[in-house]
Amino acid sequence: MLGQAHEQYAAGLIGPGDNEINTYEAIIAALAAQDYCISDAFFSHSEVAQLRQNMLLQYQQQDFHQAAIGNLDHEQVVRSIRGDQIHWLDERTHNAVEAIFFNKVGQFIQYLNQTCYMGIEESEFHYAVYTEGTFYQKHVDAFQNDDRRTLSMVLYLNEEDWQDDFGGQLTLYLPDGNGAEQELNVLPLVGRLAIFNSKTIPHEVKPVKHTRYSITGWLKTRPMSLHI
Ligand SMILES: O=C(O)CCC(=O)C(=O)O
Ligand SMILES: [Fe+2]
Repeated sequence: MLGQAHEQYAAGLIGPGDNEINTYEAIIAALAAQDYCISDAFFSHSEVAQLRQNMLLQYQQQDFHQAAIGNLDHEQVVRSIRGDQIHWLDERTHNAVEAIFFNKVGQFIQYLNQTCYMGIEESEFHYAVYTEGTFYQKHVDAFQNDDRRTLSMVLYLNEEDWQDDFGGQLTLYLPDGNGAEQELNVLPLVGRLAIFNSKTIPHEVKPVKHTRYSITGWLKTRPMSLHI
């Protein structure tokens, strides 16, 4: 089934259907209104299950490394700020489910560019594993010296029954309308996709008590200003 869908995607036979367009429109409306959106329907159960399986296989093969903060010459591992381990995905992958992932993201990008003129030119994604006790302190995703990151996307690949007391909430810091911040805690439920503005939404990953799995990535524009 998956193999067949992959071939159809590769041959360009599957475009966005009515369901996808409804999902895109709901995401765009939420982003326009509040700079973030939580969608539980972007990827199918089967796609999520296979992405999870694929990620676990690569994690077991120790194909992950400690994530760093900063970029270019400023990149450094600081576990007191960020404790996840990551594995970058390659868009030219021959892995069937990763190819479907990139195709779906690619179609969404095309829709964003055609309907909202967002000027997204590239994307980058990594698997992320937060083991017990790790977290990612409050931050904004766009770098100070490179403002290409436009939309952040996080797809959770956890087990079915993630509970509040497992920790690992994604906390978004949103304007409360009175010049202060209010916290929105998002549970990393399997198949859930969080999308938010990479430049305006500070966020953090609360300390986890159970291993937490995800794919995190960014839709990026051409550089407006690159200060190296
Ligand atoms: O995993 C999450 O919920 C967010 C991760 C994150 O903020 C990041 O990798 O920049
Ligand atoms: Fe982030």
